[in-house]
Formats: sequence, structure tokens, C-alpha cells
Amino acid sequence: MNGEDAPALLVDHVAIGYRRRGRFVPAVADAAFEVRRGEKIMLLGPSGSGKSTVLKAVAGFLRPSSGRVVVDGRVDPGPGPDRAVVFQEFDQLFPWRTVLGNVVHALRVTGVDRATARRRAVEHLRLMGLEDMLDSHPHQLSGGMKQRVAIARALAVDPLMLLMDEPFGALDAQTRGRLQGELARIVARTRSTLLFVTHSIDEAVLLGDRVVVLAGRPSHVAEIVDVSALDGPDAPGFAGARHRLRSLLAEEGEILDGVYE
Ligand SMILES: Nc1ncnc2c1ncn2[C@@H]1O[C@H](COP(=O)(O)OP(=O)(O)OP(=O)(O)O)[C@@H](O)[C@H]1O
Repeated sequence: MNGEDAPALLVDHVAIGYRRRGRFVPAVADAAFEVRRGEKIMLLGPSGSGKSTVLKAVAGFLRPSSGRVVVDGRVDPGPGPDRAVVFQEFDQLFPWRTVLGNVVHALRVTGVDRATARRRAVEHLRLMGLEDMLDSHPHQLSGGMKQRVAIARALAVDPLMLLMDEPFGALDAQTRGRLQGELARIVARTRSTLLFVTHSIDEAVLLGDRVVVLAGRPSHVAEIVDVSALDGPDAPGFAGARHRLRSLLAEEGEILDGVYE
């Protein structure tokens, strides 16, 4: 496969572990899936099933102990601006830079000239509803606003792929719902390719085209559920997909009360 036909990402039977007190402890035994350009893939699984570990391998922060991560045809590439990462934590921004400065900086380090960087930064901050906050510093923002800036910064560099690790996990339910809706709208408009880690079945169904369910310890892919036709809770098939994902997590003993839904 070449060019546009090649998947943006191939996770090719990847195993990954950590060294703990001198011992190698496997975390992921076999992760296998691909992400096509423009596709939104959700990684769902119980706590400790290796969702973040897989995302970090895709970001190039961890190397698989076996298998391959192939990004746009490149095998096991290190970290790069082609994969923009947004984490759950609110401290991803440079505290000494303004909102605008944070986004401009991300563009400048990829070699974009100052005027273009400023124009693109303003455009993406506006897209995230932050046009009135350009000169604010991160400490002046709410958690939801900080996550908006982090998302604007990630989108502004126009990455091959957006990697998100529970970006809304630390927000209150109302803010989370609002940001999920905004992200769904924006990634549909920008046709972004998305790999998104979540605990939440509803988030997975709302934002995803396909949901990769991780199970076991060390984990493997239990099932890949196609949710691309389900635009919202009223779509036919929504309840069925939700039920299927619930039962996959329940098989894993995930305490559903502990999962935000
Ligand atoms: N830096 C690390 N050193 C050692 N073990 C780690 C490290 N990071 C993760 N692990 C272990 O790897 C396994 C998978 O962790 P990971 O964070 O990828 O799971 P997760 O599905 O993202 O969990 P959660 O939903 O709770 O964030 C866990 O057993 C965890 O304890």
C-alpha cells in the first residue's frame, strides 16, 4: 500500500512491558489494529489494560518489545510533530506563555514563520471559542479552558494524527459533555485522524468510528466495534453498541459505577 491508501497508523501485534524492580513486567501482550486517514479510533478498556501504554508507543515515547508501530509507513518512529498529544492533566501548557504564545510556540518549533504562526494560532483558538483569552496566562484559566488551549495547539500544527489520553477525564460532567460535543464537531470539520483513550462507553460511541476494546493482563484486543453509523443516542444501533461495549467491560470485571458514562 502506498500514499493515501496506506493507513495513517498500523499497530502490528505490539507487546510492551515495563521494568519494575529489575524485572520485566508485560503490560500489553498483543495490540493489533489500524487507523485509516480521517478515522476516529477509540481505545476503551478497564483501568490498567494498557490504553495509555499503547498510546505512548504510538507517540514514540515507548518502544514495543515485539511487533511494530508503523506511522505513515515509518516503523517505530520516535516522537514527532506529526503526532500531537493531548493528556488529561491541566499542566500541559507553558505557564509563562500566554494562551496565544503557547500555540504560536508550537507552530514556530515546527518551522512556521512568525506571521503565519500567529494567524493559524488565532484561527484555531477562535475555533475553540477562546478568542477573548488570547492574552491570558494558563493560571487564569479554568481546567476546561486549559484543555481547549491544548486541543487548539494540537490541531494548529495540522498533525497526521491527534493522540488524546482521556483529555476530558479530569473535568466535571457538564464541561466534559460540552467539550466532547465541540471536539466531535471540530474533528469532523477538519477531518482529523484521531486515536483517543477513554474509560467511558458513551464517549467512545459519541466520538469514535471504531472502538478497540482492550482486555486482560497483559492485555490483547478483545474486539473492535464499529460505531461509525451512530451519530447520537437516537441513532438505531446506539443502544446495541453501548450494550455490547458494556458487556465486554463487565466481562473484564470493570466496576461500571467507577466508569464515567
Ligand atoms: N511507568 C510505568 N512503570 C511501570 N509500570 C507501568 C508504568 N506505566 C504503566 N504501568 C503498568 O502498565 C499497566 C498498564 O497501564 P496503563 O496506564 O497503560 O493502563 P490504562 O488502561 O491506561 O489505565 P488507566 O485507565 O487506569 O489510565 C498497568 O499495570 C500499570 O501499572
